[in-house]
Amino acid sequence: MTRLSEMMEKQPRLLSSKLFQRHRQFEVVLNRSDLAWKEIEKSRQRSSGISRESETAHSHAIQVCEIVAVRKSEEDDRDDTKTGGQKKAKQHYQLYPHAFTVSYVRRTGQHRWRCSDVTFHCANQALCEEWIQVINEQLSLLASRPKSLLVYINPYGGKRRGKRIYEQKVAPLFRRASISADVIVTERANHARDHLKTEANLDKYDGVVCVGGDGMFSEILHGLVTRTQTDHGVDQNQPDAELVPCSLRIGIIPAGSTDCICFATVGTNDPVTSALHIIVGDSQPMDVCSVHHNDFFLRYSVSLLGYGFYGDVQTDSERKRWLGPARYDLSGVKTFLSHNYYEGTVSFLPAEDDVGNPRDKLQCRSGCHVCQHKPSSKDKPWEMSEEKEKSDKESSSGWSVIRGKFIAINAASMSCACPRSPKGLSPSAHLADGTTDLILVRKCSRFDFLRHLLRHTNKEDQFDHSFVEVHRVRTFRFQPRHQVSLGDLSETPKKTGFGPICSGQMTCNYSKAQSSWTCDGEILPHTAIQASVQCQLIRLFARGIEEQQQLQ
Ligand SMILES: CCCCCCCCCCCCC/C=C/[C@@H](O)[C@H](COP(=O)(O)O)NC(=O)CCCCCCCCCCCCCCC
Ligand SMILES: Nc1ncnc2c1ncn2[C@@H]1O[C@H](COP(=O)(O)OP(=O)(O)O)[C@@H](O)[C@H]1O
Ligand SMILES: [Ca+2]
Repeated sequence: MTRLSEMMEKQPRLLSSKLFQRHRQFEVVLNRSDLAWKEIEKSRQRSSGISRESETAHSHAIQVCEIVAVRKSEEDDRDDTKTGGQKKAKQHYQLYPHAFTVSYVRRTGQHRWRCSDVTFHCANQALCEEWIQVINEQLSLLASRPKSLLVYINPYGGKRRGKRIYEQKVAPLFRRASISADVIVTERANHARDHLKTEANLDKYDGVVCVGGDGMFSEILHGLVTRTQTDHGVDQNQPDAELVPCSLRIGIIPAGSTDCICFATVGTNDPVTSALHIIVGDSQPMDVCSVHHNDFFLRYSVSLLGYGFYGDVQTDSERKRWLGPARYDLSGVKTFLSHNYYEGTVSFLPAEDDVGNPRDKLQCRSGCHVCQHKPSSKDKPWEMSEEKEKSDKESSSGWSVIRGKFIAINAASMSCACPRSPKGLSPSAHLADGTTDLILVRKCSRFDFLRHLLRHTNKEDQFDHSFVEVHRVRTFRFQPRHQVSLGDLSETPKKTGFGPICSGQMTCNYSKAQSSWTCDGEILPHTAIQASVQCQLIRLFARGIEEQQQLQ
C-alpha cells in the first residue's frame, strides 16, 4: 500500500444526519474530534431571538476520545418507554425502530467519572448501521486504547471486596468496550509479582490491571520492573544502573486500605472512574525510587518511603491486619503516643531549580509542565560514578549532609494524597519529575508533632514549623547512628520527652535506637539505605488530577 493510500485509509469518515432522541429531532454531527447534537427546533428559534440559555440547553458535544462504545440499541436502552409519555414514545419507536446507543464518559464532580448512554433513532436501518460503523472506525483509530488486559485481584485487600468490585463494576465496562481480560485471583502474597516476573506471556497484553491497594500495586510494580530489567540484561543490584522503562501500562482499581497511588493520580478512589481511565487509554508516566543497601537491591517505591513515625505505624499495623483499613488509625494513635525519635545521618543531592521546590504552590496536575520537561541522561548532573560520588560527598559536589534526631524521615515521590490526607504528605510533589521530596521532622514535643500531623488534614502548611525541613532531591542516603544486626531490630526505641532510655552511650543497647523503613507499605529489612529516583520508569492508565472539572 502506498503512503498516500495508507493515509487515506486512516482518515476518519465524518457524518452528519437528522436523528431522533425521544420525540425530538436533532442535527447530529460526527467530526474528527467530537460527536455533537443540537435540537433542530431550538436552532430555528434562534433566529427569532430566543434567549442564549435555551439555545445551548439542547446542544451537546462529547469528545470521540471519551466515547466508550457504540452499539445497536436494545429494548433496555429505550429508557423513555419506562417513564412518562409512554404512548408517544411507543408511536415514535414504531416510526423509527432503528437506533444506536453511544456510551461515553461523563464527569460527575470530585474527579469522578461515570459511563452514560445516549440513544439516537434513525429513519432507516442503513443509516443506523452507517453511524455505528463510522463511530467504530473512529474508535479503532485511537491507538492508545488497550484491547487486551491481564488483571490481578487481591481478594484480601482493604475490606476484602476486590473480587466483587471487579466483577460488578469493572468487568461489565470492559465487556462493553470490547476489551478482553485474563483474570487471576491471587492465592498468596507475591503470587502476582512472581507470575509477572517469570510466567506471564506479556506479549499478549496491552496493560496490567491491579485490583487491590498500594501493597498489591507494589507487587505488580516489582513484577513488571524486574521482568523488564531481566529481559534487557540490566542488573538491579547496581544502584546507578540505567533501568529500562516498562512498556506495559498499569491500571489501578482501588480496593485496598490507603489507595494513595490511585488517589494521587486520578483524584478519587472510585473503581468505575479507574476503569474508564483504562478504557480511554490514558497514560501517566511515573517516577520510581529504587532502594539499595550497599550494592544490594531492596525494593522500589512510588509513594512513601518512611523511617520513624510511618515505619513504626506500618510495623505495628501489620499485626492488626484483621482490622482492615482501621488498623492504620489504631497504630497511628499508638505510635503517636509512643513519641519515639531516631538518630542518624541523611545525605542528599538536591534537585535543580527547574523542578520547583516542595514549598511552592505549583501542584502536579494533568498535563503538568514540570513533569513534561524530562531530563535526558546527558544533563543528569547527579549521575556520577559511585567512587566519585563517595569521595565528593560532604564536599563541593552538591551533597548536603544532616545529622540529627528525627521523629520521621519521609521521602514522598508523589504527593501521597489519600482520603486521610487529601493534599498528601507533600502537596506539591510531582508524579514524573525525577525527584522525591525528602521531609525531615526533627525531635519536638508531642504537641508540636500533633500540630504538624493535623496540618496534613487542613489548609495550613505542614512544613511551616521550625522542626520540619523539606528538600526536593534526586537521591539520598540514610545511615542510622547505631548500626545493629538484623536480629535486634524488633526492640523498643528511644522515647522523646522522657529523656533517652540509655544515657551512658557505651552501655546503651543500640537496637533501641532504630526504627524501620516502610516502602509503599512494606517493611524493609535494612535501615542503612540509599535511594535514587528513576524518572518516568512506569506508566499508569491515568492522566493526573484534572484541574477544573466541567460537569456535564
Ligand atoms: C491527627 C490526624 C493526622 C492525620 C495525618 C495523616 C497523614 C496521612 C499521610 C498518609 C500517607 C500515605 C502514604 C501511603 C502509604 C501506603 O503506601 C501505605 C500502604 O497502603 P496499603 O495498606 O493500602 O497497601 N499506607 C500507609 O502507610 C498508611 C499510613 C497511614 C498513616 C496514618 C497515620 C495516622 C496518624 C494518627 C495520629 C493520631 C494522633 C491522635 C492523638 C490523640
Ligand atoms: N491472595 C493473597 N493472600 C494473602 N495476601 C495477599 C494475597 N494477594 C496479595 N496479598 C498481599 O496483601 C497485601 C496487602 O494488599 P493490598 O491489596 O495492598 O491491601 P491493603 O491496602 O489492605 O494493604 C500485599 O502485601 C499483597 O502482597
Ligand atoms: Ca516525583
